[in-house]
Amino acid sequence: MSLQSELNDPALLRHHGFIDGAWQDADDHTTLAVHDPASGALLGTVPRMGTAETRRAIEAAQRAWPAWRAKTAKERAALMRRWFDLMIAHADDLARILTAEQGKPLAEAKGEIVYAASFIEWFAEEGKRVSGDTLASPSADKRPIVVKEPIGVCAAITPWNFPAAMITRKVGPALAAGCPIVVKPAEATPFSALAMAVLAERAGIPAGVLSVVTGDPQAIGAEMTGNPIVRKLSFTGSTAVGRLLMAQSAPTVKKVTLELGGNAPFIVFEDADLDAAVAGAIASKYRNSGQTCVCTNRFYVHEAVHDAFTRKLADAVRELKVGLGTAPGVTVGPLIDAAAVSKVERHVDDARAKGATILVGGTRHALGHGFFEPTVIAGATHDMALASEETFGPLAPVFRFSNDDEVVQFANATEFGLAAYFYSRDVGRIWRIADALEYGMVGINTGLLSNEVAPFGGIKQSGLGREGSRYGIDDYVVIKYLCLAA
Ligand SMILES: NC(=O)C1=CN([C@@H]2O[C@H](COP(=O)(O)OP(=O)(O)OC[C@H]3O[C@@H](n4cnc5c(N)ncnc54)[C@H](OP(=O)(O)O)[C@@H]3O)[C@@H](O)[C@H]2O)C=CC1
Ligand SMILES: O=C(O)CCCC(=O)O
Repeated sequence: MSLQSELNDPALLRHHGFIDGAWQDADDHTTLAVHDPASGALLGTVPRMGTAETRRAIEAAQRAWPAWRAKTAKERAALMRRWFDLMIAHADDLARILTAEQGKPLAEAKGEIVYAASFIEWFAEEGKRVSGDTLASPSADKRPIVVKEPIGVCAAITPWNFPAAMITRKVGPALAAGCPIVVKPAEATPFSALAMAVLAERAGIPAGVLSVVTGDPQAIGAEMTGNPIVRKLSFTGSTAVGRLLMAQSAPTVKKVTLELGGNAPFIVFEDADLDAAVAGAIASKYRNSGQTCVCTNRFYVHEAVHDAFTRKLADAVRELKVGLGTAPGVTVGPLIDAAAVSKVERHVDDARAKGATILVGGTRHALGHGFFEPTVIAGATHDMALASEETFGPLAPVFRFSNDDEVVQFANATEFGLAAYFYSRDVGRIWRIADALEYGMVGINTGLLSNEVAPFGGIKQSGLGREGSRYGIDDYVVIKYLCLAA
């Protein structure tokens, strides 16, 4: 059965890019194939667009900008609210498309659609609260006034691990602030982006305000970063590509928001509620088969509870059900592609060769293709590749520690600084450790910290800026100072 025939609204599955309110092919009519990561089956194609199409989308955004910024925040919010309502009304179809191209279990995909829609709703409201200031004047004859204005045409480059939410977390604040935006989705997962664009069009978002350009990452990225019309670039993805885009944005001095890689530690202190810590560990590590930049990469467990925690974690991991995202009860789907599977395998092999013990999993799953067994290994050490590289897969390495100072040092010994987690019931320790961890986000007695009201983002080489929350709109406005003389 084709994906289209499974949808209540087959028109949501589009095979064209969306530029200036029109569904378009690539100029040279070339296409990119999109595959189901669970089976490798061809799902369909999208246009392989490049420089010229991206430039047209940017120029359309520039034309659309004056009318879009001239609307009141309330008028923009009404259109965005309609878009949000349509996303919720079509959540089942959007989730089905997402699972087909990304692999995550259907329930998790539906969760992502609701999460994605929440950014549209949240920022529609938040746009109404972008306010300036009147400052106290140092002289009697002048009134200093601060106004906030939309930054202008924005561009977004997004990853395959959250094909819906990483788009709305950027598009939501842009539209709310009064900025048009051009989006390049990951080539593995363009259909979710295009389906959301269908709904944005139906909601009445004007032509040019939101365009989706699919295709060649280098060409599209070069145009988005090089074109002086674009005033802001927002990127989620690997640190290597983030660095490159930041450098490419330098000649035109664009504002950049970067959500990059992580290497999240998850610390279990000796006073932790171990069952709660195991539940948090499962949520944090195996969500999206471990393919989330805030997924735990390293477990540090105090020696007094190490054996008990590790046993409970291994037992819980044995209960996970691996399979097709569409199969009932499945909790762990496939990884995105063969390279992702090879990376997990390399980390496991390297750890085994350096003395780690495989407690559960450790091999490719019998289902083949993108599937890897959820894995727990004990005896992890800092010379293993998994200690410094983001595995981005279902591998939980457990390290042992003996005191607070030591574990903070281990946790912070990385160039990344996105998310960290710890479990403790001691209030004094909670404050001390929360202060000491060099991370942008810290989950305390929880393994899940993302939602639309939270400022999502990292420090160090995990990125710049914050997305979501009331702070998330700041990157899409500029401050103008007016000096009014009497
Ligand atoms: N922070 C996060 O959420 C994510 C982190 N990662 C990390 O990165 C690793 C590699 O994943 P990968 O998908 O390769 O991540 P990338 O950083 O390569 O991909 C993210 C986005 O950037 C695009 N892109 C890639 N190269 C360029 C370029 N030169 N110019 C402009 N855009 C570009 C991709 O396009 P296209 O898909 O078309 O290649 C995609 O849209 C993962 O294993 C993980 O460790 C990955 C994804 C998300
Ligand atoms: O950057 C990512 O990996 C996606 C973030 C997922 C989340 O919002 O929790």
